[in-house]
Amino acid sequence: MKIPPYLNRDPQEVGPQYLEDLATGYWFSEVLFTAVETGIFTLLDSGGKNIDEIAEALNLSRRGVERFLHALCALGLVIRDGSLYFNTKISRKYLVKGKEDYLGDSILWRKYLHSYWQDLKKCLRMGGRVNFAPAQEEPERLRERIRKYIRAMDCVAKTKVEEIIPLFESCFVKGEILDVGAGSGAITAGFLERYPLTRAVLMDLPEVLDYTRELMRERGFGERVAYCPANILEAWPVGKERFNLVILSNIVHAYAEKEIQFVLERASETLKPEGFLLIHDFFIEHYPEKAALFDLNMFINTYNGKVFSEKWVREELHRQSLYVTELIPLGTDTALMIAAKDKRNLENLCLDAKSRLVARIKALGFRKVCPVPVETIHVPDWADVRCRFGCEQYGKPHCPPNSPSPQKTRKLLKDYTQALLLEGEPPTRNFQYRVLQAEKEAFQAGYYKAFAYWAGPCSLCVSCPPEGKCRRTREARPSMEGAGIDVFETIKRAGLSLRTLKDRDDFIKYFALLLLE
Ligand SMILES: C[S@@+](CC[C@H](N)C(=O)[O-])C[C@H]1O[C@@H](n2cnc3c(N)ncnc32)[C@H](O)[C@@H]1O
Repeated sequence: MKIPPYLNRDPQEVGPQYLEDLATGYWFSEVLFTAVETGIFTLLDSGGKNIDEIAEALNLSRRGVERFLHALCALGLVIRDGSLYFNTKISRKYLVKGKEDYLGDSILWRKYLHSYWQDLKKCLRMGGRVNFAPAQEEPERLRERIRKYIRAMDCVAKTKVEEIIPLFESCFVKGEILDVGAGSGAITAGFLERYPLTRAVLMDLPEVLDYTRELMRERGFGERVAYCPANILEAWPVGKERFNLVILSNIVHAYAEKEIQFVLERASETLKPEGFLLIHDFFIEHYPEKAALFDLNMFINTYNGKVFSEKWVREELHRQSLYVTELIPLGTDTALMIAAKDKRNLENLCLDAKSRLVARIKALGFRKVCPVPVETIHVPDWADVRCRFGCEQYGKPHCPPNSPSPQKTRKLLKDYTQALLLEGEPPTRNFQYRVLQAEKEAFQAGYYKAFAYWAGPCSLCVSCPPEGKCRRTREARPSMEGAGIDVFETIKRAGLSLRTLKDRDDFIKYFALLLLE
């Protein structure tokens, strides 16, 4: 299946197709919303069906179903075998109602928000939200709306908690957990299941907790959970220094600076000296496109919610005298920060050194940091010939023939097993300084053989001394291409994109290679 280019490609590279795909983005959503609403995946869970059977069971026209199935096949949600249609792996796991991993509630919540998004222009004009729940909403309608919302949050939290728990694998989590704005309690439920000696207090608005109670009972955790109906923006009715783990999952984006400062202060107060504060949220630095759109979602749908930068949250946590991990990216659109009063506690977390290093290097300002096996680095015999013939910098102190030859590079790579490709942009000198910082970060993280190849001739000085001897041998590094590396092929093998420039004002990408051991 072809992924829409805007999802994983550089807009400047894709050109008009990028805009067309943005403009028709809602076609994708509408197909998914409609498919979930009709229950087609739940129907197909019992086995393959033909068009007539599907049309009859879902009370749809045969003509419509035929066209719709064609689209579902194209999007990889259904597969056809002869006259029969089946669920694919992803729809079987996530789109069949009643299954544990069902995501339909969260998908339909996105549909519910769709009409509010259509007021974006009005919101921009008014400087904020224009739609509000009726002041006197009927209790039954309010109850249903809350349930729908909590079920949607539950879908998301269930997928996230599976990624979160392993980080705590080497710390024995015991004692009490406080889940602030707990929603369905799914994040806490993951910890309760993994750590049988823990108990939890779930704090949320009273009308939400009615439903949370039901869900936690269904999960079999009724006995180990207490409920704390409270407004998290007012005094917290729980003891100070009481909890081993305080969870703020998708809470930080719910309000603006002043409120979140208050929440972080209270969270820190309730934490035991040996405890952890877990923050799970969208962060501008982690997935910039999604974070920016989620921020708009908050602008449209909340009083003053917003997506924060990791930097801001980190500074606030430091103000509470907490130590904080790097931003820990999840495989999905959100990330974590874990804080503690005792620095040594953070060292017990299971954050592998490489993931931490990748996060730190990304924070230096690289667009992408991509771990690659050393075997994917392609060093043919031709690459440095392009430097010898066709580049006015040939002969500079760190360019061919003064840079490592392809033979030397191939040999040198045998001493390494890991590498990172760093993607950045001009100006060249800034990029090269950043690469040096990345190499230093790696060295300080214990990769004592860390060695970087950057892009282009060395630009640290305005010009090399006339006698040809480098003034900055400590910092100057060879470029990838100057050391015989086929940059295009290596980038391609890593699943990244790079193409030759067509015009002078074409968008330029720089790549560097950081060898680690
Ligand atoms: C986006 S949901 C996150 C739920 C849960 N933590 C999760 O990750 O699935 C936000 C939760 O915070 C709760 N919440 C928001 N503002 C609150 C407030 N002022 N006091 C108490 N709870 C609040 C909401 O009721 C909702 O359950």
